[in-house]
Amino acid sequence: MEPILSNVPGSLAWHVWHERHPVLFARIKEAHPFPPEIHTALDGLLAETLTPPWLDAPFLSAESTFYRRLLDAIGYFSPGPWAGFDLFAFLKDADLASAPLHDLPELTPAEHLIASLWGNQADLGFQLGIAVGPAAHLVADDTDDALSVLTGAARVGLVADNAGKELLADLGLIDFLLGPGGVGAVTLYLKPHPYYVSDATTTDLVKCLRALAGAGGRAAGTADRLHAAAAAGRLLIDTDPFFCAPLPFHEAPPDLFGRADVLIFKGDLNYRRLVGDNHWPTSTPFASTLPAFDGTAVVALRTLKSDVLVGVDDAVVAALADQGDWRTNGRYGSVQVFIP
Ligand SMILES: O=P(O)(O)OC[C@@]1(O)O[C@H](CO)[C@@H](O)[C@@H]1O
Repeated sequence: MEPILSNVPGSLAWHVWHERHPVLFARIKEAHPFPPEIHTALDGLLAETLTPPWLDAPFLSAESTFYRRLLDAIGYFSPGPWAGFDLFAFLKDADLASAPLHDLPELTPAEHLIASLWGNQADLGFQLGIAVGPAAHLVADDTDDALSVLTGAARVGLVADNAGKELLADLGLIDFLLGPGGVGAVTLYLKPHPYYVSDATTTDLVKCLRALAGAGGRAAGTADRLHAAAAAGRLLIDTDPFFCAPLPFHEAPPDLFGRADVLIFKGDLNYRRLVGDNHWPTSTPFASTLPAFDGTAVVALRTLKSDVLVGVDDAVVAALADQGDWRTNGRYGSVQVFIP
């Protein structure tokens, strides 16, 4: 199957390099007191990525490599004042600060799942280029299967996406899963370093837990239970370098996910890595695109923000034909499940 490249003017991938990244660079430069060398390195990286080797490469690997090079440009991995500095923290922190955590309503299991899905609209890289509209509907809805496979599992893994509001909703889902009669343990897979603007790191997790605790009420209860679950070895955190690798999950090390019964993949990039960032016909069965996870069930929760899409009925696609950019505008979502 042909991979998605970035060399087609008008495509989402083309838009990311030519329109989203210049806005991102301007905001990063404006937000930090960088020395001239870092400004020069950033300008050089932006110019370089608008040339053919980058645009002709598969979008998935090129974009992931770009985020690594962005960290290199500020000296993230070298000794110095910017070593280990999260250049996206100012955006992630503002998103977290705007989360409405007071008087949280009690959610049903299905509402926890759907909140985690639509939390994925809170992707700050995406919002740099396009206004996010109201959630409209799901193009594939395996919610019932997702709940039944999740509530019957002993060990669940959640491959997180964005920090802030999305991670807060994910923590609500994890708190529900670990609740009375629920799963034995959940592993939360986070990024080992800043990535794709708003992807969640361990620092972002701690910030979310502090925000929940500080909000009191139901939010603080969630924070308390998750702290207790971590202390009891029932909430585990993993930041394997593979989560920032420019590769699909088909090329993951065999032991990446340990012995999970169910893996939840959050968001658009994880979906691209899960099914392969290819020009799939939309009717391609979801199960046929997945890596072999050796008996593990898969739940993919995603808002549609890039071209790749599988497992959707032709009638659904036909009904959306007059919606223009429905596959990339973030207003549509999917819950897709594979049960081995
Ligand atoms: O994984 P997420 O946060 O849901 O989305 C990441 C994203 O904004 O970045 C890529 C383009 O830059 C696309 O995969 C998608 O639109």
